[in-house]
Amino acid sequence: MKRIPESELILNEDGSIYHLHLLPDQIGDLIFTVGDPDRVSQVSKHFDSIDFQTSKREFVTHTGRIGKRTVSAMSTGMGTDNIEIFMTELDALVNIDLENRVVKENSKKLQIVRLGTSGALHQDIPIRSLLISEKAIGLDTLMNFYPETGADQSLALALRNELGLNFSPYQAEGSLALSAKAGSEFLRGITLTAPGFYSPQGREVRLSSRVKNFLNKIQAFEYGGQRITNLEMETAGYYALGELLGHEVLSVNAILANRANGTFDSNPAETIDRMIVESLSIFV
Ligand SMILES: O=P(O)(O)O[C@H]1O[C@H](CO)[C@@H](O)[C@H]1O
Ligand SMILES: O=c1cc[nH]c(=O)[nH]1
Repeated sequence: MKRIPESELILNEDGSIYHLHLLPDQIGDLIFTVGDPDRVSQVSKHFDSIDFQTSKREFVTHTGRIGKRTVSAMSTGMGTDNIEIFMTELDALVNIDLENRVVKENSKKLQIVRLGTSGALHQDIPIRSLLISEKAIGLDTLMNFYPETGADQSLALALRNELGLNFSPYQAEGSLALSAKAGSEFLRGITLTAPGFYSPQGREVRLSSRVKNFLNKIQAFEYGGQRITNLEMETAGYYALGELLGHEVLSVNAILANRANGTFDSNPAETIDRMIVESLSIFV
């Protein structure tokens, strides 16, 4: 077994993993993730008990119980660069023998459900709706550094051609097993994961977009009867790394913005809370 050196997998003095600041027995095998550290307590307030809490940087963890199940609520901050750290360290907690610094023989599968916010691209996806990402396309370059996944890339390739991009977006899929648990209270869609909130999502505040008519183009994009439904900043990274590491991942989006009619939810806290309550009842 190859020993992973101290410089490659970093542990803190107390043996916890570097950024997440966690030991293996401090997480459940069902993890609800949020971008905003303040949203962790909005999830964990619904637990029957909170038995452990820690935080480091933007990574806040609350672990407790709902019925007999040990569950965690964790924040990741924004963007797929954070998701790379989060997924790698979370996976190391269950699949690496941290004492001996070797990969364990039998790998463990985690269930990870993102409870995030998002903007819809079309008029028929109203603000305050809840949307499950069946697939995601990443506009970031993260997955150029990892092995290829097995996911079909035809949609990502068609989008690259449509936008005239000089880099390759990547396509990845959510967990069918988790998705099958949810009913018609959730819309389903294809999510575009952007490496930013403003220009990479077609917003022009003071600077204009290098890709002419970017927003119009992604709204009009269609391939094989499929369209992009919504924009956010993490899902494609979660799905691609989830597949490579062998975890089940699903991204649930509270639609706060509607880019087709220029509206934003006047009560985002209520929409986010409804997403949390519905998701806990379905996935636990
Ligand atoms: O609300 P969260 O979960 O952070 O998700 C969305 O909101 C952030 C941008 O405001 C990005 O992280 C995006 O993915
Ligand atoms: O439009 C939006 C709303 C929330 N989060 C995003 O990334 N985009």
